[in-house]
Amino acid sequence: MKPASAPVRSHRTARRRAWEDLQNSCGKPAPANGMQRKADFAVNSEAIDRKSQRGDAPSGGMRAAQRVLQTFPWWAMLRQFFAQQRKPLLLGLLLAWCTTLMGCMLLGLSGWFITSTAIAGLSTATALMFDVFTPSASIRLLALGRTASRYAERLVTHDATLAVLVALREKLFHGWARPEAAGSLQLRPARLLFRLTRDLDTLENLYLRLLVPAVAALGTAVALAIFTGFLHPLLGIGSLLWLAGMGLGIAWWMGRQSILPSARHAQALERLRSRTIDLVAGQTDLLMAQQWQAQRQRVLQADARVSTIDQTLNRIEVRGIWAFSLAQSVGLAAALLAGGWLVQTGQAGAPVAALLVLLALAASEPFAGLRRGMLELGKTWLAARRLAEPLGHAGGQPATEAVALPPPPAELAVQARQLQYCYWPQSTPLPPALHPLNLEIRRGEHLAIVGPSGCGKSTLLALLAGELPSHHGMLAALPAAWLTQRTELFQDSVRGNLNLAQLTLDDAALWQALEAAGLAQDIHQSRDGLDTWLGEGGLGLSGGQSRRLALARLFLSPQPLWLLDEPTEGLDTATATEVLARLHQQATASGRTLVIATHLQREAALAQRVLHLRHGRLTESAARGQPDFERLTRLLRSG
Ligand SMILES: Nc1ncnc2c1ncn2[C@@H]1O[C@H](COP(=O)(O)OP(=O)(O)OP(=O)(O)O)[C@@H](O)[C@H]1O
Repeated sequence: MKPASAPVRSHRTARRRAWEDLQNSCGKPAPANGMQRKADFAVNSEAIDRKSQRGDAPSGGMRAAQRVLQTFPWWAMLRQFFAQQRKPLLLGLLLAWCTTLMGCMLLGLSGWFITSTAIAGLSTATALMFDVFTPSASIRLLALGRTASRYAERLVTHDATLAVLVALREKLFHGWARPEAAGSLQLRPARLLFRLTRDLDTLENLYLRLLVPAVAALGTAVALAIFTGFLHPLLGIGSLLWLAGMGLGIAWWMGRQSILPSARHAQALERLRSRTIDLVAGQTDLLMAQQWQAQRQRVLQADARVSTIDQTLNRIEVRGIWAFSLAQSVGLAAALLAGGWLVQTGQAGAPVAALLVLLALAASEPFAGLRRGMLELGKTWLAARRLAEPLGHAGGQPATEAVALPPPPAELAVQARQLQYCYWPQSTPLPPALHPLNLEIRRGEHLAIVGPSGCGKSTLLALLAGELPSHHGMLAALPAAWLTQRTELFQDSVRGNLNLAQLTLDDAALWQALEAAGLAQDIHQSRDGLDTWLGEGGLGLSGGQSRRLALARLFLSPQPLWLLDEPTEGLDTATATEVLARLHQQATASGRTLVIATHLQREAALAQRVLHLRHGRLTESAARGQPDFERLTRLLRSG
């Protein structure tokens, strides 16, 4: 026979498993393979060694604290909050406590006042003697004070929280602007957007919906306990235990019940959002592949999942409200009994008993403020966990500073020694995208890099541009402008897109660049000329026109090294020939160094030297005039 505790245990096991699944799926690195574990271990032990050399090796206590910080990421996030806005956040806590305390005092004093006046009115002598002015003035003062304090609290807490979120958003963005981070996030743009917006906004729960109500409620409970302690020590201890136990207990129960569904709700919402983005962005392809309905179904499924979790959370909320009302009624009944006992034993009068009852009612109310924070605990946990690490690593430095390459010797534009690059150095046994290579490019030289698709041409350009950090070997290069394979144009005017190269350019310079890129005529013919507005990704221009606009931007760039990745791909032969002639003329006239990655003969024809890559290795190099130059360029596509 199964033991009676089996269902409970299996329920707990299921909950623990679900929790572990969630932890694994929310951005925690996948379980490391042997190589990665070794690499991680090496990195960690190196860090610890460095620390111990400095005499600050983490103690057992510190390690335990680090473990706690990883399990409860909100501590790390709260540290970030207080590092940004310590004083306003502390002031906000104080004001929140003052507001709830004044609310309690207002209710308690009103109860005392009404009861006292009623009793004083029983005889003319007491009625005449009774001082109505002091308590009524105090009540008015408390009412005004509470309103002012509430107003100030809202102002201070929200202002400070928004300021923290702005600072964190900027910090996070700078962290992502690092070349590697940006590259890996490009793989999941929906996630990037979601984290920049929703995850960061969710962090406000930490302070506004958890810390502020908890501090205000606990502070008020302590104040009430001190006050009732003067009436009778047992009353003080009892009220503190009851309020803290009841208020925090119900909040803890709600948090425990809702943390999983709430975190899943955030994940389901993220899924719904990315599926909807796919549906909208890829509608043409989906329709052509007759997958529109299937994708629609996937969106509906994600939506249904969100609704189901919403219902679960609603149920938890209703149960929480019910438990809280019940506990409040029990507390009220206990306060009534305690008041009656105080009156009966002559330790207090009826007005004090009324004050006690109303104080008990008012003091339990602030704990209700924790309800929303607890319902969204999982969401907050998820956001804190996902953002704690990138925010911890983000140095807040502009990306450009991180990628600046050292300058090469005077006569060179590029100097590389044993330069090597691997996209996933730790995680997989993939061969490097570039094996160690030595390279020197003279200033003003025009160089073509050729080789089969996937041989590492773009990777080399990315390294020269400083877009990828060179982990191994030495690389020095002049500042570079890079025309990538994918034309990046922005939702802006033609002028705005060109000004990206240099802000101070006048219209004449812009037209000259457009002319050089073979686009001036098309822009002249459009209604708004340079002010013609482009949609996302240059919408409104053809593929070839977009490419030429990007080329015009490159022509305006003041950088001495121009890197071009298949610059005339997608252009018709006549336009491409014209554009290349202009490119050659511009680069020669201004003494620019050109590095062109290409599959096309017409592009390689500009070069004075050609480099051949194969499987990430530099296999051949030939200067114009040498037979190998002709042989290597003949291998390329002719049109
Ligand atoms: N972001 C990335 N993450 C992982 N691997 C990548 C990434 N980009 C490129 N690679 C890999 O690196 C190798 C070199 O790619 P690269 O884009 O440099 O080739 P390429 O010569 O420019 O190709 P093509 O001529 O088709 O543009 C390829 O094996 C490719 O799969």
